[in-house]
Amino acid sequence: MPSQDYEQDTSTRFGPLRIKARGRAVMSNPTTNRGTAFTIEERKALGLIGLVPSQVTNLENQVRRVYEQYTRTSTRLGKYLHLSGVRDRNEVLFYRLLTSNLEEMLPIVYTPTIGEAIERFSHEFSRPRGVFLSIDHPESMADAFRNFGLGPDEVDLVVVTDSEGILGIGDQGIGGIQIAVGKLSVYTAAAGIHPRRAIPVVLDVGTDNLGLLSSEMYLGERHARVRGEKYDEFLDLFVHTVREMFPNAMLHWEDFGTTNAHRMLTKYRDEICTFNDDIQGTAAVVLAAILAAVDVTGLVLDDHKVCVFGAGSAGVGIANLVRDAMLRTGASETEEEAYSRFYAIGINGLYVDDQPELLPFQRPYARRRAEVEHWAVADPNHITLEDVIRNAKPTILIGTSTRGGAFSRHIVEEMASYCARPIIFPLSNPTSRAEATPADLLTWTDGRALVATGSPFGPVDYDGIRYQIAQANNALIFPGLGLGVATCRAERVTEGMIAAAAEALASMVNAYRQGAPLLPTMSDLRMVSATVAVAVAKQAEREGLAREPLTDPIQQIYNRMWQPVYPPVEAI
Ligand SMILES: NC(=O)c1ccc[n+]([C@@H]2O[C@H](COP(=O)([O-])OP(=O)(O)OC[C@H]3O[C@@H](n4cnc5c(N)ncnc54)[C@H](O)[C@@H]3O)[C@@H](O)[C@H]2O)c1
Ligand SMILES: O=C(O)C[C@H](O)C(=O)O
Ligand SMILES: [Mg+2]
Repeated sequence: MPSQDYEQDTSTRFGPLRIKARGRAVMSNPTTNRGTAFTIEERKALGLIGLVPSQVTNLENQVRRVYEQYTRTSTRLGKYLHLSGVRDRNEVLFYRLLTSNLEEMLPIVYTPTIGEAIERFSHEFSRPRGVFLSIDHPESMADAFRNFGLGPDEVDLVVVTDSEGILGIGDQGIGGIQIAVGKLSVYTAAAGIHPRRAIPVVLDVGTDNLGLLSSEMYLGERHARVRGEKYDEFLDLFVHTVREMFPNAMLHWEDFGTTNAHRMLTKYRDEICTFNDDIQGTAAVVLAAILAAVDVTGLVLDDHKVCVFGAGSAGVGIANLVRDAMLRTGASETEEEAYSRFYAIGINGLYVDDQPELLPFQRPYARRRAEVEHWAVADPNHITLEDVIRNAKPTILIGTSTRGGAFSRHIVEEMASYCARPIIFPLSNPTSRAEATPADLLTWTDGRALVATGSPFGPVDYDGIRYQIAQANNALIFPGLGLGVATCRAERVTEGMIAAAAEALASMVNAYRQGAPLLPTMSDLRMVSATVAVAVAKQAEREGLAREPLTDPIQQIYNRMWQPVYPPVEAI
């Protein structure tokens, strides 16, 4: 983090690091520290002689050493803590290790291990990272950001959560800071967003998690979650403080609860440059996977009916983007026709228009009671997923319900009985929440299911074919989106930009071969993110929202991507 120890212009990729500190202070700051990789000249200039072992190494050698330590750590949480330790010591080394082993380490610094790190936050706490804002002290908000130390032109991104809907594990109180930290690791590793041009934030509005409230270790405010007017005022103060203090930053919302996620996005999307990852990022990645799968089915989007099981923030976000695609491609002529292709299910069953509990953003997906009256169901007041499958025969089944194992053998076999290539995406995270495993889905459908998941799953061997499982995680979208927005300094994030991101991702897929994944793999994340970034920036410019002209988009995007290498050092 910024300090009195050094100066660096972070707006260019390899700006020299001008170090003011001397001696041990150099090594206790993860930005200035490079351990044994300091050359003899640098050691002399920075007062490090005698403070490091004699051998001068280099970044590759350091990566080998920390990788060896990493592989010796046996638990996933242990690996997470090991990597956090590396990050706290040496920023470049951490990102070099991560980018060189992205596919292997993403499941550690991000989904699914991040879920464990969040749950264990108050127990494993060591060095805090990010900004903690308490609803009990709104007067301290601007101070908190000032203490973080970045100036108005030095921030591209603010990632914020209020922790109410962390992955599929619900209210995690103050521990939610780790999802913001995790998303930022992915922004940097995948899209080269400068690690010091982003701020992770948790809004500590209390928690309804009684386990946390009754734990003596818990580090957040000890009261129930604040809601209503006071919550809205706090959020308003937050949005306006960010806008004033960091006018160029994109505000990324993560893992808010269902009642607030869509509401906040609707409230602020036309006012500031903002994006909700669970709603829009997820929708873009899932649309890309659906388009790839639809191609494989040999049908057109028009021929499909979609069942969204768990139609909350992510589920309705996906439905909205697929609905728009249906309208754009002419699959549906009217909005009403497009809506009629969806069956949305929540905790109380299929959405029907006489259910008072539906939120405004869910209501357009409610079926008319008259329409489902003749269905054969056990309880008309709770029409289950099984009822929907049997009566409506959807061909695409999306799971964003947080309910692990909900796609049972019976349900999947029923779907496979009327549909040659059922498209089934169990998207809930972390792994334990996935609605089904790919191995089960492929076995139950005799290899016919077209599958994508939210958490990473290894390949499945079935009947002599190896099936690569696409990870339909918003990580394929948000880093590129953020990079595109930062490069052209977009004023807003529009639906057009989200659709452009989805199309760019879809264009990178060829899923015709049996067993091929429906999306690019995470090992291609840097290339994917750069491609998404170019598409997003071009779309922003097309919509007149780019404040920075795009003269040479590919070069501009590439120039912007920070690389984990030691920058030239000057002792000042
Ligand atoms: N793959 C991805 O990139 C991605 C992105 C966002 C969210 N997700 C996952 O999707 C899940 C939901 O996230 P969200 O942000 O939309 O949460 P949310 O709370 O807004 O939505 C969950 C919805 O599921 C419904 N639900 C809960 N239990 C159910 C049950 N037993 N039967 C039917 N419906 C049920 C709820 O009523 C709610 O509408 C989480 O597990 C999250 O990890 C995945
Ligand atoms: O964080 C993820 O892995 C994806 C998504 O944002 C989620 O909430 O599950
Ligand atoms: Mg999320």
